[in-house]
This record gives sequence, C-alpha cells and structure tokens, in this order.
Amino acid sequence: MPVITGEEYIKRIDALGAEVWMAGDKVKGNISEHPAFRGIIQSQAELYDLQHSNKKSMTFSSETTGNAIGLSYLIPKTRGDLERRRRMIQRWAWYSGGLMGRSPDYMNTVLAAFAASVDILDGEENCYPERLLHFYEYARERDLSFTHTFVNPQSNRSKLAFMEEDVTNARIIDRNREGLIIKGAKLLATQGGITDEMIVFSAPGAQENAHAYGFSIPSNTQGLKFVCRESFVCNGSMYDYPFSSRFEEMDTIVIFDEVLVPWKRVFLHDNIRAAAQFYVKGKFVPFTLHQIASRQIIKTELLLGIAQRIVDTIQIGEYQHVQSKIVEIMKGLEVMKALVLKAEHEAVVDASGIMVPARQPLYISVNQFQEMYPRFTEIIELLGASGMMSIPKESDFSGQLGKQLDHFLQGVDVKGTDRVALFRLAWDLTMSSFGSRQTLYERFFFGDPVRLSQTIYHMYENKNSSDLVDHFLAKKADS
Ligand SMILES: Cc1cc2nc3c(=O)[nH]c(=O)nc-3n(C[C@H](O)[C@H](O)[C@H](O)COP(=O)(O)OP(=O)(O)OC[C@H]3O[C@@H](n4cnc5c(N)ncnc54)[C@H](O)[C@@H]3O)c2cc1C
Repeated sequence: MPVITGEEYIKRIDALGAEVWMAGDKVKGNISEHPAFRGIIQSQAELYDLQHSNKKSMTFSSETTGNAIGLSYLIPKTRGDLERRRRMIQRWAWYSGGLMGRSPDYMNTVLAAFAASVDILDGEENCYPERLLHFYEYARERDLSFTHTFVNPQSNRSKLAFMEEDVTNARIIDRNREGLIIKGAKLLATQGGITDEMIVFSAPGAQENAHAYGFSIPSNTQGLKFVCRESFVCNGSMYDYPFSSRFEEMDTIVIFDEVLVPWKRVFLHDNIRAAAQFYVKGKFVPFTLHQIASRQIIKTELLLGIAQRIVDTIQIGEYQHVQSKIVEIMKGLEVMKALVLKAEHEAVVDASGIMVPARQPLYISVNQFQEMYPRFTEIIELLGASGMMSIPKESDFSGQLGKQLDHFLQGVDVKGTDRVALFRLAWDLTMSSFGSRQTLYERFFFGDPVRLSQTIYHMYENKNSSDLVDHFLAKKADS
C-alpha cells in the first residue's frame, strides 16, 4: 500500500476508537468530530494529502514492494538522502509553521532510526532485531502514524529515588506465552489516541529489568488509556484562533492497565544494558535531532516573519533596540541553518552503510533552541506591547462597532481588521494557552535542557582547543 490520503488517515483513526479520556469522560463516537481533536486531525490529514499529491519530492520507492513510501521513513545511505529528508520535513513543517512537533515525520524518523540501529541488539539477551526490522517494514508500507511515550512519571526525581520502590512507572509485571504484561504509567504522549500506534521505550537510566523494554502497540490495545489535559482549542473562527484552531496537538498521560504486548511487537525486554546502548549508541539521537532541527528552522522563520511584520505595521524599525531584537532572531535562524548543514556535511557512512549526520552540531542546535525559543517569543511580546492585547474578535469587527474598530486599530497602510489579524497570530503563537504550551514544548523538546547540555559537555570534541593550549605551554617551556 502506497502513502495514504488524509481521508484514509481519518477513517483509520476513527475506526480504531482508542480509549481517550477527557475531563472525566471517555471520548465517544468519531474522534475526528470531537471539538478538541477536529482541528489537529484535519491538519494531519492535510499533511498526508500534501505528501500523496507530491510523490515525486516527498516519497521514495520501497525496495521490497515498489510502493511509494513517505521520505520520512527513508534510511539515508547518501548525503543526498539526508538533504531529501530535510526538504521533505521542511515542506511539512512549512504547512504548520513548524507548530506540529509531532507531525508524522517525527515518529517515522524515530522508527527508521530504530530500524537502522538493529545491529546493536544483535546477539543481546531478550532482544529481537528481526522483529523490529519487520515492524519497520510493516509500518512504512502502511504509512502508519505514531505517538510515543518514553518518560517516567514525575513522582520522585531525586538522586536517591532508586532506593524507593517505583510504584508509578510502567513496568513489566509478567511474561507469558502471549507476550509481556505492562502495568503503570508514562508521560506524556502528544497526539495520544489519534495515531495508529504508540511506540514505548524505557527512558535511559532504567534501574530495574522490569523497566527496560521497547515495543509498539496499536492505540486501541485493550487496557491502554490516554488521559488528556484540558484542550487549548477555543471555540471561534480561524481569524480568532489562527493556530490553536488547527494545530493543538493535545498531550496525554498514558495508563497501562495490565496491557498485553504480543511478542511479535516486543523489540527488547528485561535488558537494561541493551536499552541504554540502543539509545546512546544507536541512530535515534542523530536521526531524530536532524528532523527536529529541520522543523525548528521553519518555526524560527515564522517567528521572524511575525516579528518583522509587527515592526513594519506599527513602523518601529527605525529604533536601534528594535533592529537588534530582530537581528537576534536572524542570528539564531542562520546559526541553526548552518548547524544542520554542518551535520549533513560531516555525516559519515557507518559500518552498516547508513549515512549518519554528525551529532555534535545537531545537539548544539536543539539545546540552543531550548533557550532561544522563549527569548524569541519574548521579543514578539516586547515589540507588540499593547497590540498583543488590542485584539478584538472577528465578531467585534462584524458587529456594530466594527467600522470604528477598523479605524482606531489601523496600522501603517493596513486597516484595523488586517492589523488585528497579524496581532492575533502573534498572540496565539506566544501568549494564548496554546502559545505558552508551545514554549514549554520547545523548552523540553528532546529532554531536559540542563541534562542535554551536560551531554554536550561530556561528548564535545575539543582536542583542537586542548592542543592549542599545549602549544602555548610548550612555547613557554622552550623559552
Ligand atoms: C508539551 C510537552 C509534550 C511532551 N510530549 C512528549 C511525548 O510525546 N512523548 C514523550 O515521551 N515525552 C513527552 N514530553 C516529555 C518530555 O520529554 C519531558 O518533559 C522532558 O524529557 C523532561 O522530563 P520531565 O518533564 O520529566 O522533567 P524532570 O526530569 O522531572 O525535570 C524537572 C526539573 O528538575 C530538574 N532535574 C530533574 N532531574 C534532574 C537531574 N538528574 N539532574 C539535573 N536536573 C534535574 C530538571 O532540570 C527540571 O528543571 C513532553 C513534554 C512536554 C512539556
């Protein structure tokens, strides 16, 4: 089966009928018609349509079936493959302004990275590389969509937490003829309940065998529950809520109520070392970071575009501090673009013939973005000032005071309705519930920024700087 259409995606998700809970009630009927999910499911469907109608640039031909497969499933073998992947990822990101952190390419990339790392599981106890490879092919040929959940509940993060019994984290409570039985919780699963499948992996650092696993299960597996946070979709038009009406992805807590994971879907279990090695030494990090950084470039372009448009609309571009704020975003954008190109340029073919982008520039780009993104949204607030709150709704403009509002809220060369449309974009991106969630999302994308920077500290290759110091120390010794 080649890449799917949006309609096929919606039909599949509705038919699944995953157990999704919201405000104490189970979501009933077609989830694609529920007000909290309608917008995001439609947006996701439009991504699939975009891919379906641009097969030449967005798909590749399956080596096993000849089917047209989404490029985000491609395991790159050449530098050209990496570039094709990036262009495809950015095309989808362009559609949402990079606001969909879980557009299907994210998890497709994760699965491709897992399949490209099976050598690490070879010969390891309780590891099944052939099942993982088979599942990758199964998923890509059906263009399956995924969510994932890796993180343990935030019950106790102290260094001595391992001394207490962990009674919350999803763990293996039984291994029987049919498969593993999983009980407990994980957080979060963005888009939980609106994807075909969910990939579950233990977070690095598992202390017990029962917490070391990797598997994928359909979203409607018996005993699997997705508990939603409050929805950030507001009732209103696209004018009023230009982003939240379309791209509110929803985050869910995942409860495993003694869920049976059939053996054919278990990729590893009860092996702490393999679970850690798979994460650290496999291609999960470089492939996934390449996808993330490519999307974040587009998101930064959106932020820059909105900030610049505010400047032009209220004519504040002559002030030096305004220019330097815009330049701050420009610098961030150019650095990220350069880092992604550097990662591609320094990519190397590994022993299994796979082209792996360089980790170091990608780690730095994504860790940098965790700091830059909140600053960029702050810049938009600082430039927009009261404009961020002078944002009547569409209904105000069509009401009795509409003409007056159009007049009083005008900008340079734009009438009130158009100026407010721009400021509503800015507000929904940075200050609405949806906007502030976006900021939290980017702060913690790919993990805690503090520990990510620790990783960079430990992995950074600084031989040149060290040699340079030696060079001068040696000079001193000579003299
Ligand atoms: C909007 C959103 C969507 C998400 N979606 C997903 C998803 O789809 N799938 C998924 O798997 N995950 C998802 N996550 C989870 C995300 O991966 C985590 O938020 C991230 O890894 C950080 O973990 P944590 O939230 O448990 O923070 P914690 O680890 O609990 O950290 C909380 C604070 O304590 C500090 N801290 C804790 N432990 C240490 C330590 N050992 N050393 C130093 N400081 C420490 C941290 O620096 C931080 O300040 C999502 C998160 C958000 C906010």
